[in-house]
Amino acid sequence: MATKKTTTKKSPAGSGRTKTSARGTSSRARTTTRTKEKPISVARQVWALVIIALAIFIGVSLFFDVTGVFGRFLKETLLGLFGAAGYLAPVIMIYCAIVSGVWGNKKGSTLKIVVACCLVVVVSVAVHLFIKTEMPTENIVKSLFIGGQTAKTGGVVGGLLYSGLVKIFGDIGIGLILILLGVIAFVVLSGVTFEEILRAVFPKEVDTDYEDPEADAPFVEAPVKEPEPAPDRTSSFAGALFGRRRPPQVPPELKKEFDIDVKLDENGVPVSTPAPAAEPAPAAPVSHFSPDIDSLFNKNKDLFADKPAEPAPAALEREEPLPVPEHMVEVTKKDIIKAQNEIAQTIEQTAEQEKPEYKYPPVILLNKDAKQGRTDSAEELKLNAQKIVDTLKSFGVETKIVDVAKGPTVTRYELQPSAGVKISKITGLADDIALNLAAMGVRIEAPIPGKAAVGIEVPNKNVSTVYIREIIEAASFRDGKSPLTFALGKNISGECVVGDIAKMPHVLIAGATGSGKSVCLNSLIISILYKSSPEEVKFIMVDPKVVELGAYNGIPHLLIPVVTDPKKAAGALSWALGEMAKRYQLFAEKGVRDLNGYNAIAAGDDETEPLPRIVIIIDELADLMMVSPGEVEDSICRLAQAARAAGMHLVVATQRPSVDVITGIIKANIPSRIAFSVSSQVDSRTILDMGGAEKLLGRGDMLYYPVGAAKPVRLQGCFVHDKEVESVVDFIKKNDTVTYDQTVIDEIELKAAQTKGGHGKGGGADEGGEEDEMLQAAIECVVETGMASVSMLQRRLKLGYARAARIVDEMEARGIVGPYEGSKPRQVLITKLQWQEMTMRKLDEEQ
Ligand SMILES: Nc1ncnc2c1ncn2[C@@H]1O[C@H](COP(=O)(O)OP(=O)(O)OP(=O)(O)O)[C@@H](O)[C@H]1O
Repeated sequence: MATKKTTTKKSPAGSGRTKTSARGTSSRARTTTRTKEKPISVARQVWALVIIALAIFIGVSLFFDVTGVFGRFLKETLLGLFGAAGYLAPVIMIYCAIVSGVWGNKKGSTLKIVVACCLVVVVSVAVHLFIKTEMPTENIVKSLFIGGQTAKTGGVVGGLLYSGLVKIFGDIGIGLILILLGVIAFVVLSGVTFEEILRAVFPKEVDTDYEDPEADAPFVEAPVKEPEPAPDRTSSFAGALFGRRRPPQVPPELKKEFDIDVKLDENGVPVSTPAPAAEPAPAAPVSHFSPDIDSLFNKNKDLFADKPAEPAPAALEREEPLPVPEHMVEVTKKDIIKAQNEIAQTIEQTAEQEKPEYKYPPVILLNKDAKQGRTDSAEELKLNAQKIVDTLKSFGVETKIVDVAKGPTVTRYELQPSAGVKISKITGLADDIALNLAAMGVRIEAPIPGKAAVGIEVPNKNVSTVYIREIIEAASFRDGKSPLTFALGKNISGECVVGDIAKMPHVLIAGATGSGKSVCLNSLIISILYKSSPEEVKFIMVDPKVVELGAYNGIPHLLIPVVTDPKKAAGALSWALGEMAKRYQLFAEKGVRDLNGYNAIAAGDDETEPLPRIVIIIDELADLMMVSPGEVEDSICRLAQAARAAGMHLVVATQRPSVDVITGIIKANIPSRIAFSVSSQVDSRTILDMGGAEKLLGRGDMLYYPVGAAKPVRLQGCFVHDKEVESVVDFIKKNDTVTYDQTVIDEIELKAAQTKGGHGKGGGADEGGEEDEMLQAAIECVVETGMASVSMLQRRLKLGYARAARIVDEMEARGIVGPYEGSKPRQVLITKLQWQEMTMRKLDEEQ
């Protein structure tokens, strides 16, 4: 019978595990690779049964003379050919039938069948060797055939092979070969590995620590095990034999210190730790480069002075689809309205708090690039330039290097093709260039905007980190007029690049996991904390992943605490829509078109409060889209379409650049994009509408594509460490901490419900929400008793205070009860009879 579930077994070589190790990143821990098996065909199963029947028939024929002429014929042929080894034939046939008919689709089953058949031949030679039969000199085949039938020789096959081999290897040689083949056959047929054999033979030599305990328990989530100190594999006999090396382990203290998933390179060096400075390149006595390359490098010698070596970024892994987090349940309209009311109240409440003057954090809180001795890698760049020209030449493409721009992560070799060379010919040779340079991949920009040249971007061997402090201290940031200026990174020429959210006016940040999105978001937020006061810029941060943005809680720039609950997130977007409408109303009253106009009036008018810009940051759009795709998409689009003039901006990040997350509508409304490394060109197209991001190197290597730009620009994003974020936030909070009173959440809800005009009737159907299912019962209660009090409804209908109060508001909106009159109870405006009439009429209309 075909078994569909694969129990992961070690392959003969001991390496064929189908389950990814549970150690490593948590996402990897979740990763299980299931081997997909096709069911075994009926024909194959029938064949297996036929072979088993035949094997039984042969087996009986070999021992008893009860199977007639055909049985006798089979016996004599089999023994004649293989001698005593012929007795193995029925066993091997049954084995093959089982392997083919039951495990037929498993990896290695064909090999098992072939090895099993060869075993008969091996045994027939062995029989010949050990029985030491005289080799006939005449009629060899016939004599061997007859001898084989006595089962005292190896038959024709064994005899002929033996006689051939004995001349070459002698008896000892044949013996060794047979032992070797026997062990191989045992390993292949039994599935026992060399390692297990060795462990049985040398129990102490083979360290078991290297074994993955989860390897034989497929699809079970394994706890991440802290690695133990690695024993010296080279001293292990099995280790030496198999040449398998323990994957580099992260020392626990390193993990603890940085509280990040430190990745190690091949040599066990953490990729985020600067490696010792590279040896200075020896001066080349005689230049072997073409004259134009030489002169170019001499001209720009300073430019190519390299910074201390940092290891090249680790390759990114393919991301796994995100599981829906448990706490994420589908969000209803009611939830959103409730959250929106809460948010409105929290904002109002914090706005009433006294605000001390904002103290800008000093730059010393940020890390400075430790300027160590520079190493000159001009020689290496020259060599690469020469290799590129030579590679292209070997494909018949004549080019010449016109410039080289050395950025922090990549170096761009600018080529001028000779007349008549098609650009597409160069772009088609990207992989060949990468191969010749032994580079991880090259990206070709053809042509470079504004230049008559083709750019070939080659990853640097030594990547240098761009520290946010460098950008924040740069003139471009300091002189940036917009309060939403933020540090982006450095371009390929090493120039500091800043962005302006106000111009974007909304931005989508996408990339695979670990590509640098969170660092980019942190740089954006930190930049704004350095640039603008809370009166100028406010944030709403939505972080369904919970871990990324929580550090900012308590800063005065936050309108509400960082939102981690998706229900509240959808509510926050709804609130933003309400705020946008409110702002437009204010603009209309003052006769201005946008926030700038309004704030200009406010500057000269004591009665008018200036409005801050609001940046809404969503870190992981996918999590929101999972719980309430329609609402979220709708809110984002409505905001994106109209929020610019109202001074409200969206910054949306996602690690899932798939069309179900970044829908066409979202894309159309968020015009600026930042793409980090992704695993495929399809993902790159989803973000940028063009390929390129799949060639990025990760760790902050990005393509920045602001609205209006002709092409994306490659940048190395600036780096900000969690500890820097912590110290900046601590500094700000020391001077001005906002406290959000979470205990009054019920009150908040109540107040929200009682607020007239704005979100006041939030609980009602008129806001687009669904009618409270207790409303009808509540109205009946009110008209019955002639009393409209929240406490009565609470008591009678067993409702919470907030819900009862919302229902009373809804009744007021429907004209059933009068307005709130302070200490006096509300009036009931209809009689029981009128209510019954109304209900009947409604029923009639519905029918
Ligand atoms: N600009 C940068 N310069 C240097 N290293 C960086 C940069 N950006 C990110 N990194 C490195 O890459 C790691 C992962 O970055 P980050 O956490 O921002 O990835 P991410 O895209 O947000 O991942 P996820 O989606 O899983 O949260 C960081 O811990 C850091 O070591």
